Amino acid sequence: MDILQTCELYKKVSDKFSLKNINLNIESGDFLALIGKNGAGKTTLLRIISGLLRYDTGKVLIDGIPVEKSSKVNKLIGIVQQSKGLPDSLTVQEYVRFQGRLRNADIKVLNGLIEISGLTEYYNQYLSTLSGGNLRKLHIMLSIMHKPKLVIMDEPTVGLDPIVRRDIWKYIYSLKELGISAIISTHYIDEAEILSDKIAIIDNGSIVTSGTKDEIKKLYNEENGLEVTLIDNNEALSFLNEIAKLNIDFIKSANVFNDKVKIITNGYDCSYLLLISKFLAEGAYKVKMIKLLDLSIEDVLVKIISPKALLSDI
Ligand SMILES: Nc1ncnc2c1ncn2[C@@H]1O[C@H](COP(=O)(O)OP(=O)(O)OP(=O)(O)O)[C@@H](O)[C@H]1O
Repeated sequence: MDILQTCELYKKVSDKFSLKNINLNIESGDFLALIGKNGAGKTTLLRIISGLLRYDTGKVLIDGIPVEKSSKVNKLIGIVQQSKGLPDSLTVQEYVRFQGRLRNADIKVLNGLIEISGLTEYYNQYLSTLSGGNLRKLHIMLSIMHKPKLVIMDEPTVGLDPIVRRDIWKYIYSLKELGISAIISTHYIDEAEILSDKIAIIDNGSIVTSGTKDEIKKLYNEENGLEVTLIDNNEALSFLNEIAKLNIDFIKSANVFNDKVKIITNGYDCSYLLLISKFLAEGAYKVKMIKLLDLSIEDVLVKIISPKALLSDI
């Protein structure tokens, strides 16, 4: 069963920007990361899924229920708010209890959630004294007090240092054990790769591609192969000449640039790496590095955002 489904969703935001034909789904228990450049439409889409913004046409279903049915849907979703407008004069404990009462949360559940979040030691501290990372944790915790099935997070770690980001990732990932699904927008590709089961790339209001990391990489990876870096540029050239002579059937092409020999293969198989390594060893080549030519999700994102757009951003 999908916890989220959007079908042929359209939303005109301004004369210049619309969300167009958004078809997304999240299977129950999965995390989906939404990535795309500034202004691609991530926040607009998340606001629609949260029921905070109306759409023009299409469908948005949360656990099979149209998002407009707010009394039902509000119980199913948790929205991670940004840390604005907190009552500084309350302690974490006072605020959590107050929010808990508003949301009818069981006190035992609350205490359990506080423990998971790692905020126990700050329980008696004033909100004004919490660090950015702990405030983020507090907001995530508040979003799951009513035991939602889907949590919606817009850039949950923006502006945090790398150590704190990792700590928040651990916390977000632990929500999976509670059976919670999530949609997370982020500019950090590492965050998307680490946290999510699937990734959707949005560009100019449309979902350009979605799937698991491997599915996306496969779609956009036009070049399989290996890159061999040799210590000596001359050796790189002679290595290139030698492998050309061998006429190996899996090698589509090979070229040299300074100390690097790039070998493009027909698909990829581990045996290719073994064979090339053996050949390098037999020829006593001095190898600095052998690298598989593998696209990263960041490479895919850059490919999708047209080179024109990149140039105009500079
Ligand atoms: N209220 C509004 N009125 C007019 N245009 C808007 C409004 N809200 C958003 N937009 C425009 O819609 C487009 C998408 O904005 P959105 O905030 O959804 O993008 P985003 O992917 O979340 O960007 P970022 O990564 O910078 O947060 C942008 O061009 C933005 O300027």
